[in-house]
Amino acid sequence: MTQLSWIPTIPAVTEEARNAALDHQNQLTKPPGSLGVLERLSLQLAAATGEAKPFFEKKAVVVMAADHGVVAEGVSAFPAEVTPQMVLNFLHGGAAVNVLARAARADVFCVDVGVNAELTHPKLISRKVKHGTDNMAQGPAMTNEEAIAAVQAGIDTVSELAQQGYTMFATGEMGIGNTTASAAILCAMTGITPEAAVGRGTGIGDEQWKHKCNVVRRALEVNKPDPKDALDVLAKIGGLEIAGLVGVILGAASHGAPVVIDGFISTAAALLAASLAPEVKPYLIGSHLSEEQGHQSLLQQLELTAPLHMNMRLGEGTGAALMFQMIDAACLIMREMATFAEAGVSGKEEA
Ligand SMILES: Cc1cc2ncn([C@H]3O[C@H](COP(=O)(O)O)[C@@H](O)[C@H]3O)c2cc1C
Ligand SMILES: O=C(O)c1cccnc1
Repeated sequence: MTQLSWIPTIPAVTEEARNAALDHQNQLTKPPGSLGVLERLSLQLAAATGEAKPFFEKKAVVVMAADHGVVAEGVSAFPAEVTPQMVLNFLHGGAAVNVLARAARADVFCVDVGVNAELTHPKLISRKVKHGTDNMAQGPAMTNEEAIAAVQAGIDTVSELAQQGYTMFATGEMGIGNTTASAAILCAMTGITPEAAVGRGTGIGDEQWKHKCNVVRRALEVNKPDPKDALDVLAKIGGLEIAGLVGVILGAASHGAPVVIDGFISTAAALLAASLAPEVKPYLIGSHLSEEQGHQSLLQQLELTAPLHMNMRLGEGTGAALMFQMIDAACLIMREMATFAEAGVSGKEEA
């Protein structure tokens, strides 16, 4: 397949840096492999950055916000007004993701890529493509051009942040109705049933869950998205913030920056990004396993592991922000731990 012109070029990761990191890791005062996920992370971060012992001083959680026409079908436990209300909460620093980002010494940036309200705030990044998607249960959520414009909003946001010195990114989102769109993407890309893909989102009961499954089924029947064409899937049954996240992921990888993937919605975006540009895969870092049904299937599809099992199901980038602390830990181990030679500790006996 020829590279589509709106998809940025993504550099290959460097095996030399991974090998240098492994050499150093093998000299540290611990049995090989004993730091588990932290060791695996260090090697991945070295390969992505080209540095054996990177450290990420400036980390950004990019929260993409947009509304969903499919909310008219009654698929969420909360009303659509919550989307703009939560955007203001992010900008004032009061949402869960703001707190968890502060704990990780990271900054939160909120992008309006399609909120169905007029929002102005000095800290808001306004890149609105349209006032929410159309109802995917009746027709396409958006046109290919709108989807590409929303992807571009994500790419441009990350480029600006990279210019400001950010070298590590996390995906976050806000959009009432977006677990419905994400479940539809999972069904379209893998062929699993709505009953296996649809979760409880903001906390719907059994009857509303059955209805949500039927809405996803209808969206798939009406739109017939082509699983071999991720842009077709994104435009017909996706969301503007999901498209924005596809852009964040492509943009981060194009700058050689690792990107930490949050929960169900973010992983749906990652699946589409990896389908559009498989070269992004080595830059993706899984974070937590969401309670949302379907998240495990998405992770499996991407061969991503989610080390944090926190029973969370919020989105916003909360799981990814927590993962930043594990990444800092992995980096500091490589920089600060003594080697066997430095500490005068005997190495492993030869067999
Ligand atoms: C107050 C509040 C804060 C949130 N922060 C993230 N979400 C999460 O819930 C929404 C998806 O669930 P559904 O598909 O059921 O609407 C998304 O906005 C997601 O980020 C929130 C939801 C609410 C109500
Ligand atoms: O895993 C997520 O991202 C998620 C789950 C439920 C509701 N909102 C987000």
